[in-house]
Amino acid sequence: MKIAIVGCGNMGMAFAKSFLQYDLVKKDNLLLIEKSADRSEALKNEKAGVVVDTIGPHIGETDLIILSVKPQDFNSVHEALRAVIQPTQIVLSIMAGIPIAQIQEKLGHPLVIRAMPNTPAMLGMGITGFTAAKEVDSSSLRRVENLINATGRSIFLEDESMLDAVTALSGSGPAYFYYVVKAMIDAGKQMGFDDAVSALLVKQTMLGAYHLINTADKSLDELIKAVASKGGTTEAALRAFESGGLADTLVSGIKAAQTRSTELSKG
Ligand SMILES: NC(=O)C1=CN([C@@H]2O[C@H](COP(=O)(O)OP(=O)(O)OC[C@H]3O[C@@H](n4cnc5c(N)ncnc54)[C@H](O)[C@@H]3O)[C@@H](O)[C@H]2O)C=CC1
Ligand SMILES: O=C(O)[C@@H]1CCC=N1
Repeated sequence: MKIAIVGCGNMGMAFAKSFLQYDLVKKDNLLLIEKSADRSEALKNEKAGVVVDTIGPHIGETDLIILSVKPQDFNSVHEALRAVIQPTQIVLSIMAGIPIAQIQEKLGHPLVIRAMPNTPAMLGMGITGFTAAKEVDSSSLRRVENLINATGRSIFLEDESMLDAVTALSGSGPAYFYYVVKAMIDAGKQMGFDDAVSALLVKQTMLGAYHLINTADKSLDELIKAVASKGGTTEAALRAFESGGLADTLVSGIKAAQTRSTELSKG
């Protein structure tokens, strides 16, 4: 299989490296199109694939074109791509917010799959929601699904509009987690720990608690109850969270991300 990646930043290279790791593509068959001179130079030094700075006819020789530029930069690539794209090529977009119909229209090309991964894809621990235009046949879809699964797990969604919710929940989700971890580490520092000790206490707590979610035969409410003794410390914290509306704030933040994802589709 020959693959082109347009926009080789965090996510483009997370995909590229996962494919290489599982030998799903050879470096000679991996075309990396990257506009930034610094980034291109770094990719050339890493010898991650064949690095070029602009879209040209060579892209037409690939089976799959992955669009991993920022949504705002799609405007700067679609014309060049439209001029060279071949009828049998599959396009996989991971750009937030841009609907399949818009990509099809700008490229004049029906075979579009749209996916929303997240940054743990860099470790092969991502989760990707994806959907496809009806014109994409099932064998092409399965081949792309196998590639996506090299970056972690995936879930196929019939309803494209749910990709905005995937973006808000798991696409942006790692940042919410880091935000909570950071606030907890700050609390530790305010109580007198230095950075390293506070970070160790918090990170190991998050790791252990995450594994309990997956292994303990308990609901999240039961897990909370197992920590929160009657009249104890956890209850005091949870009461303060409730009165500050923390859960509601998280829910409304996630819905704001969903709204922003739908706005991005309007350019
Ligand atoms: N960062 C994240 O957590 C996630 C990002 N996404 C989506 O992935 C896409 C990429 O995001 P990141 O990798 O974080 O951004 P990034 O900024 O790290 O990478 C984008 C790359 O595209 C390059 N680029 C821009 N215009 C170009 C052009 N005309 N030709 C070739 N290269 C060009 C930039 O130089 C940059 O290296 C975005 O559309 C975003 O919505 C999806 C899921 C998660
Ligand atoms: O913040 C963003 O727009 C992208 C999409 C999901 C994660 N990062």
